[in-house]
Amino acid sequence: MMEMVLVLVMVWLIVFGLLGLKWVLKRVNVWIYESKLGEEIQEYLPPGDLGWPFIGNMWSFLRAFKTSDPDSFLRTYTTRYGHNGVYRAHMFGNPSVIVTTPETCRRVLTDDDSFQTGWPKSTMELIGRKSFIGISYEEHKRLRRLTSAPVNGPEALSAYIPYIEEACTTALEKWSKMGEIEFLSHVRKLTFRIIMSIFLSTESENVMDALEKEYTNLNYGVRAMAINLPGFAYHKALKARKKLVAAFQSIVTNRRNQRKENLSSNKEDMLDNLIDAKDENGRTLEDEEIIDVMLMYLNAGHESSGHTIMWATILLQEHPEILQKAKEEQEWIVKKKAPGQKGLTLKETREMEYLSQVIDETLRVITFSLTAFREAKSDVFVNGYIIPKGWKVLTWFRDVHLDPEIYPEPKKFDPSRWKGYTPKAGTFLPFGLGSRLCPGNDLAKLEISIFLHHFLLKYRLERTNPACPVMFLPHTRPKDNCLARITKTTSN
Ligand code: HEM
Repeated sequence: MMEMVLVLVMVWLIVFGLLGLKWVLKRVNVWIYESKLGEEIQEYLPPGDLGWPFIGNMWSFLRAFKTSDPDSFLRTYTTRYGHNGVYRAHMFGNPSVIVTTPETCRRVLTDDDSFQTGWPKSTMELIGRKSFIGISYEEHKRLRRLTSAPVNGPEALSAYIPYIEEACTTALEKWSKMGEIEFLSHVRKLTFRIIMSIFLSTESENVMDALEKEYTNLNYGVRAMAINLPGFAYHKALKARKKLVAAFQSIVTNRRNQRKENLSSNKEDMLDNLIDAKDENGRTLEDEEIIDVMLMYLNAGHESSGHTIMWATILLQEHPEILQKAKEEQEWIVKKKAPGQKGLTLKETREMEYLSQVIDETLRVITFSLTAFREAKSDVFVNGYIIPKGWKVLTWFRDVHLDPEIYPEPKKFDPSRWKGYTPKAGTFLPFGLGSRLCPGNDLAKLEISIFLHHFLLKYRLERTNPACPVMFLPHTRPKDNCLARITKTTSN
């Protein structure tokens, strides 16, 4: 009897102890981050909680994004707190507010007086302190001005078309002879080749393959927990950054030497632009600055377009009637070419109305950039709640794009929803908004259009595992990287 009582007491103590421990642990982040805010601010904090010490809410985020239902992460907030569109959480090592509606995302992305860029420190270590995500407002404005037109201006885009076409047709032809391939890995190499040519006029196969591999490792670390220990993705990513920096340093040093000896080619690329850039006081950029800007551009400029090309191809192939309509449009583009005209023109790519709807729908359904990061510069009221100074803000694009109120049957791939439809402000954000709107958006659409033009005219995709599960981190992709064969539909 006595023993029974003792066991019961022990069990009771253990249960009580565990509950007490949970109660204490759940309050650690509250004590650290919320108690110092003052009562008035605390009263207006958005609903939510700051999770566990150190990991915050990352465990729920990673768990949800490792299932087939990543949206279950935010659903727990909407179920518990309603559709306020503003929730507090502890994400990527910081007290944060997640905003999920067109209005709140738009407000955060366009209000530069109240918000600045706010990528987690771990991301900054990987992408670079001197890249766009680490520099001052003024410096960012200057470097954007300097780099935007040579990437995205109509003149530049027209000049890139022959190279992009050549790269796409050569790649498709080569893949069609290779049997089964990892389609995503090959498309990434293709988009990397294109961005390398724009930035560095380089085409060395070996250099490109080696750099692209390091970028893959870098990106796995960007959305992972920042644990710098062997075996963890972040540790591997830091090592990849070191290798990339060393490779770019030798490229910059070589170019400077070639320029000194007048040995560089006549063709100006982005590296020349960056070396030549001077501010109003005549200050030029140091190697470290050039390297971080290039490292960022080359990363942003190939991962996203590579994934989008893959998804657009998969989605077209999965919807024969949409594929047929897109193909007919491309045949029409070819048919109306002037005699003797070989390549595509910028005007023709802008006449691909249906293809543009296919691409927009792909960007919406897949939402390559799940979220952007900002930081509140002061205590800011959004939707009736306060975002405290210094807290991060995550604009959750995925939720906006999959909102059934905005896009009925949101998971359905339906390019025709874009016919004659102009999205309301903040409802379509694949490229972000405001002063940090993607500076490569037109280039990306151009690359994707040119690839699909040639794909639709001559090829088809046969996936090895069409029902392969999808992974959502670091970016949405089939687990097998889209194992497939590219085959010809015509013999010419
Ligand atoms: C489908 C393709 C692409 C998608 C979905 C995409 C998406 C985005 C998004 C959402 C942002 C905004 C991030 C923020 O607000 O913090 C962004 C920024 C950026 N993108 Fe893209 N992008 C694509 C292609 C490209 C290409 C081709 C380039 C390079 C030529 C590029 C270069 C950049 C750069 C440098 C930034 C940082 C801008 C800044 O901070 O001012 N992107 N991109």
